[in-house]
Amino acid sequence: MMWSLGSSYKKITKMMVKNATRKMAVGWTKESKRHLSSKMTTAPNTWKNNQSSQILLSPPLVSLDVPEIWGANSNHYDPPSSPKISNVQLATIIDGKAIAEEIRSRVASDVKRMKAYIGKVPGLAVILVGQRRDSQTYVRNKIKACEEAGIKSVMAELPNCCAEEDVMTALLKFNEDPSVHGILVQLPLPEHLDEEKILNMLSLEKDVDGFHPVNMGNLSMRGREPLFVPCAPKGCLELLIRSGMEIVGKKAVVIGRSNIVGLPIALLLQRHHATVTIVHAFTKNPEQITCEADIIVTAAGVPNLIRSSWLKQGAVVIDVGTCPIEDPSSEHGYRLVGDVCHEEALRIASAVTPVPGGVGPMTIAMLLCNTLDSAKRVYRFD
Ligand SMILES: Nc1nc(=O)c2c([nH]1)NC[C@@H]1CN(c3ccc(C(=O)N[C@@H](CCC(=O)O)C(=O)O)cc3)C=[N+]21
Repeated sequence: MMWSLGSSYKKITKMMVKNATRKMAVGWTKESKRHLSSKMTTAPNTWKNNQSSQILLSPPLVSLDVPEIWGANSNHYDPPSSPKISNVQLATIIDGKAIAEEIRSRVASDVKRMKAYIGKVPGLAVILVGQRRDSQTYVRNKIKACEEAGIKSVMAELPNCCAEEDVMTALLKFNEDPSVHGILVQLPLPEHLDEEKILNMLSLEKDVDGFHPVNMGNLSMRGREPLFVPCAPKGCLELLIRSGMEIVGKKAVVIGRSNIVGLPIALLLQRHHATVTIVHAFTKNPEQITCEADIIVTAAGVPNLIRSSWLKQGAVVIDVGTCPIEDPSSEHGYRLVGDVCHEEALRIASAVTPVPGGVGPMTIAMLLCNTLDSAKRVYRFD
């Protein structure tokens, strides 16, 4: 079998089938079971060998695709959620830092194994344009993480005032370099540079950020497997799965619709069979919509946007907001805050991710996984 099933994924598919039996018309289950098992052995189209499945619990997406057969009666009635009482039991804090560390050490041992067997290591190239302090910190952290995992890293640092051709030249050089398996263009780029044009030039096979429109398109379409799934969304899914959160059939609200977080996380949750609503700056009554969600993933970049009145009792809250706030007393002159009022969420939610120490470290761990996967694919190494 191409993809070895982890026990958690078995649990998920079993659960999908169980839910289907409960909710859907007769005949669906048998069909979907057959479909699921055939999908598990043949993942057509695109990225067949999801190598990092040996490290991650997230399954290949095509393996989740089941026939879309609606139940005869889809007028399910959801009983109103329980009233908000102040909860003595505080939410679990999902320790993204610890989970990321575990994943990174597994990547490191795979890199070692690769080096020992074929004498090659994965390589990541980073293009950083300009002097943004937060971008410099992120890039520094990514390169340090590569070093620790034994992944070779190269960096092109360009001045804020550089021309588009300078970025293109660096990009094309990395596209051609066989020792580079992943390329990352740190975003945001300075205003005068055309992000679309630059990302379109990135080799599809090296797009470890998953931002190329073809990878994003494949993520959005059933029956297709993108070569790479964007790192922050992939990290969110991995956190949800590892904290035992059921996703199939749940109401998920994604706050924010950016290309790099909001949009891909919504697509990914949908591929995992959640019912997804996207809330954005033009949404009327965002609080009313969000407070019905079982799963909330927020990436608005607005500190303290999510207060207790936005949350359903027992919801799982994943905070992707990373807003740098001036703070002369901290090491780099700023500190990061999330979108969620953490103290309030702790009293209502069943699980929350902290900022820092939640999704951020997972983003870096997923970047290493994607780079490792890319090198494994090039060298046909398992
Ligand atoms: N092409 C591209 N790819 C990205 O993946 C990308 C990007 N551009 N632009 C900016 C955002 C942001 N991002 C983060 C990565 C790590 C942390 C992270 O490790 N945060 C630590 C704290 C870091 C600190 O203390 O400064 C934490 O949350 O615990 C945060 C944010 C990646 N991004």
